[in-house]
Amino acid sequence: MKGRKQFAEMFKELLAQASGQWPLILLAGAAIVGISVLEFWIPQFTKVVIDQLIPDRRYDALLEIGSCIVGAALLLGFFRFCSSYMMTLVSQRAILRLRNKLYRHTLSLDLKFFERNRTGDLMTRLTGDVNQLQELVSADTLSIAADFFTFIAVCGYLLYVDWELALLLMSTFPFLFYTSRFFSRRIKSAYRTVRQSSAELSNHLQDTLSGIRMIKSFANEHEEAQRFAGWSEQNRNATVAASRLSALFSPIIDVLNSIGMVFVLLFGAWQAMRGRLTVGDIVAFLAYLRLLQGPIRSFSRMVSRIQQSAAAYERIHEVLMTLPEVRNKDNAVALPVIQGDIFFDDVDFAYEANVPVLQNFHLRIRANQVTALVGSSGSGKSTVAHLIARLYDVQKGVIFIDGHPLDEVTLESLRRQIGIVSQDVILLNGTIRDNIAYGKPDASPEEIEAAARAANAQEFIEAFPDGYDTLIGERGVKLSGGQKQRLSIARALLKNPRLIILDEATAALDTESEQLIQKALSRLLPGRTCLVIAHRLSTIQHADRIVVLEKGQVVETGTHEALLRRSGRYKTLYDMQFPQTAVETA
Ligand SMILES: Nc1ncnc2c1ncn2[C@@H]1O[C@H](COP(=O)(O)OP(=O)(O)OP(=O)(O)O)[C@@H](O)[C@H]1O
Repeated sequence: MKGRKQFAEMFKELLAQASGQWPLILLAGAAIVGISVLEFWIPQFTKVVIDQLIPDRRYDALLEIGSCIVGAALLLGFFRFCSSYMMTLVSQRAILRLRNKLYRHTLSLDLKFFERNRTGDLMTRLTGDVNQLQELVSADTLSIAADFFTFIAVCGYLLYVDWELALLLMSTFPFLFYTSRFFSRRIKSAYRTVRQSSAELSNHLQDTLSGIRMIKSFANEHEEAQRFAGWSEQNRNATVAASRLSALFSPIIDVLNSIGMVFVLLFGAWQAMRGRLTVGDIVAFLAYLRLLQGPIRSFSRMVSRIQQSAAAYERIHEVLMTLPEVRNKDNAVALPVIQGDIFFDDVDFAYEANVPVLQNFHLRIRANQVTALVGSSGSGKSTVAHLIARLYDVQKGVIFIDGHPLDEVTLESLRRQIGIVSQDVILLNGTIRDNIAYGKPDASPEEIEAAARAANAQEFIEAFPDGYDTLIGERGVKLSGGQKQRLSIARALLKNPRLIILDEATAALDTESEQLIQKALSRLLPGRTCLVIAHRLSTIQHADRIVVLEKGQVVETGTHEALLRRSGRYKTLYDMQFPQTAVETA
């Protein structure tokens, strides 16, 4: 996105977010017009005092004109308050909408997007970058329009009073214009660097705070603190560089304004000496000059603000313009309640171009059966699970579920019928109850407790003083691995999905926990279609069908006994895990 188009996009987005608030914007606009009119008239009072009241010794009118000036100042204050307060209301609402839209859009993006972008960076886009735009929807912005009119009116008035002096004054304007342009380009690129380095800082914070256990176990606090200091310093340098440019901008504008002032004083004095201007005219001219400086100053402030916002908007726009590759087709239909018959028909899939994971892949998973996927690490087992939940789309071939091509049904209706229990249990901050009910927020307390009981989690939950209302910290840090696993089974039980995918669900547990979980699973699986991804072959011996994968290909299928008899890849894997049995059978 470049130059003007980018600004146009940014204002279009802000206008869209501010729509529906026109009454407030118009009221704020009216207050700003009031401010301009008053600002234009106040110097006239000074002129009247100097040129008329003083020479005519009009003592009687002094109080009157004094009251007028005080009244005008009060009104000015009132208008300023109204415009700024109303525009704060407008900007807060617009920003709230924009942030919600960005968040909703971010959540709708597919996993590939989250793999490409770092969490800290996305967080900065949702917080800092959106806040930056807030400054643009402000009374200052609205007053730019009013300032423009003040500017034109004052210029017209000055030309009318003394066109020579006015032209002399205006000769400084082209310098102002080009100086602004020169700075605006550099300021924008400087602020882009600031926003990027802020994002790097949050990336580092996000990575290290969420990985604090690992850092402590390696005693790497010092190294991390140093890395953080490095990023902080980069951020400081970028901010200082950007602020230096912004700070330089205003004084340069001031110098140009002072040159204008000198023109007025010297040329005005000369004109007054020749009797062409009154002293009142010169004083009014100087006051108007200050009034012209107001718009020019706010214009220069605005230039830097627009540039900062444009840099922030560029980052927001990038996310908003990203479309999820995995999304509902226009004619997608809701998947009816499934049995869970899945068929991979000649599927090719790769996460990265030219690194195929599955090629010409065929696999049938029968409804109401337990199918186990085994194979060495990296053979594509989890990938098969990801593709069934349509977390990624295949590049070739079709995956059918009960005869429906996956990409022709809506994602929501598909995923609602799938329950995934994996080794890496993610629990959200909140109570145990909230976490169990995550897939069914309207579940009754009885349903939640029944699910916990079936998942063998009842006992440890009730041992906590707050029971189901116990708060679990970020990612459930207060729970053991086995407890988290049982909560995730309770969560899956409550969701009551037709298809269950167990991805290495018990791999990291000790024997006792594993037994508790196996019991919980034995309650979860019957009557459903189940895909078990397992490293430990002991857990899948009773599966109805075992599928052995190697390098993205199905190399064997059958029951445990049939596969052992065949003495193929499964037998090799089995013998590696149970060498004792291998010796006995030899
Ligand atoms: N998100 C990803 N982006 C890029 N490549 C990936 C991604 N996830 C997996 N892969 C690659 O795809 C291949 C298959 O991975 P997959 O996770 O399906 O294997 P797996 O059989 O489940 O392995 P494991 O038993 O170790 O979990 C691997 O080579 C892996 O490096």
